[in-house]
Parts: sequence; structure tokens; C-alpha cells
Amino acid sequence: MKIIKVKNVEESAQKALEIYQNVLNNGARVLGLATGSTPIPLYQKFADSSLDFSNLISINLDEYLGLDGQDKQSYRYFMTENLFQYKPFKYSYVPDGKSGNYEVATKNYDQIIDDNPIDLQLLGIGRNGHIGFNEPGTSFKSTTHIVDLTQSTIDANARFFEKKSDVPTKAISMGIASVMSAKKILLIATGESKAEAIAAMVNGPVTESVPASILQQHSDVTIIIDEAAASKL
Ligand SMILES: O=P(O)(O)OC[C@H]1O[C@](O)(CO)[C@@H](O)[C@@H]1O
Repeated sequence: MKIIKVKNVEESAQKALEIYQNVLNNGARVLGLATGSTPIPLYQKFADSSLDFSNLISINLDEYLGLDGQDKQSYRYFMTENLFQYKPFKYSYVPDGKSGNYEVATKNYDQIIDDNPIDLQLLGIGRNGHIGFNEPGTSFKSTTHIVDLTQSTIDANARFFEKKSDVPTKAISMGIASVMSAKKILLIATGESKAEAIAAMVNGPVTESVPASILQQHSDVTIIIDEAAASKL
């Protein structure tokens, strides 16, 4: 793992932007994207940059179950608001949270990933070490699947909803094997609330109890962390 320590959120986004400029100059055509608060400063930098995504494909990690792309809490909506409206891709895939048949929806998403190998997968990290919506205990062999969200994730995400009871309890997520299939991975973590998860991911054993710990076994992972997220390393 290559660890880049930065002072603050602004610097984390700047460093990440430089990594994207580099991989795009080197011919990347498929970007794996993430939601959550962490990537927003980077998406703002994308929007303000001269980068052109119109010939690229994006593949998002996850989506809440039961929300369609028009729903303001959906991750499709989040992506449109924060990035796609400013920097459209040739095609942007987000898992279908409203499919009537989740077996088909998960298989289709795996096929999309197989057909479009991800050049650079962007990740945040949950306080419990989750990546995508792959909660502790998820098999390292998992591909796209339906997830029961843990209470800790529901609580953490409640800030985006009017009432806690509005937070979906299930999601459709790319699996850990799908994430690991990306050629390069960039994980960004900022803030004290991520410090424990970062320490477990970097220094702890590789265990399904800490999904992000599997990244120790990927050959090309870069972690950008600010001082607060690095405080327990
Ligand atoms: O960046 P945030 O908002 O702290 O979220 C961390 C993680 O939680 C999720 O939003 C899912 O709960 C992930 O997509 C993200 O990586």
C-alpha cells in the first residue's frame, strides 16, 4: 500500500486529482466511482478542471435498495448532482436499486464489470471498515450482491435523511472480489472518525471482519489520508 499523508481535506482532493490526471494521461477508460461525503471535494475539483470524461465509462460501487435514480437520496441522484451534471461520461453505470429481480440485477452488474475492467477504483471507508456497502463479515470472494446494512452504517448515513426511519436498510453493492479486480485502487479517508478503520486496514490482520483489510493484498493501492484519519497509525 502506498500511503500519502496530507494536512487536510483540501490537500487530499488535490492529491487525488493529480492521480486522476496521471491515469487518464496514461489511457484509463473505466473509472470506478464512490459516493459518501469523502469524494465530494474531489468531484468539485473534477468539475472545475479541464478533464474530459465524455469518452470514458464510470461504474459506481453501490445503491440503496428501493430508491430509483430520481429519488434525492439515491446514489444515482448524488452522482448526477455532484459530478455527472458537470462532467458527463459516455456511459455511467450505477446498480439498479429498483429492480424487480435482484438476481438479474446483480448478475447484470457483474457482467458490466467483466465487460469494462476498472482502471481505477475510488473508495471511501466506513467507520467499521466497510468498502462499498460491503459490511464486516462479507466474503472476500463476493461479487455484486444484496446487503443488509449494519446499524452503524444506517446511523452514519442518517445525516442525509430527514428521519432515521427513512434510511434504507438494504443496498445493492459491488462485491469485494469485484473491487479487488480493479487495476488500481485509490482510497481516501479524512477525519478522526475514520482513524480506527484506517489503522485496522493498514496494520491489522487481513480479515473479513474488516473488509478494507483485503486491500493489503492488492498490488496497486494508494491511500490518501489526512492527519486526523492517520492519527491511530
Ligand atoms: O465518505 P463517508 O460519507 O464517510 O462514507 C464512507 C463510506 O460509506 C458509504 O457511503 C456507505 O455507507 C460508502 O459508500 C463510503 O465509502
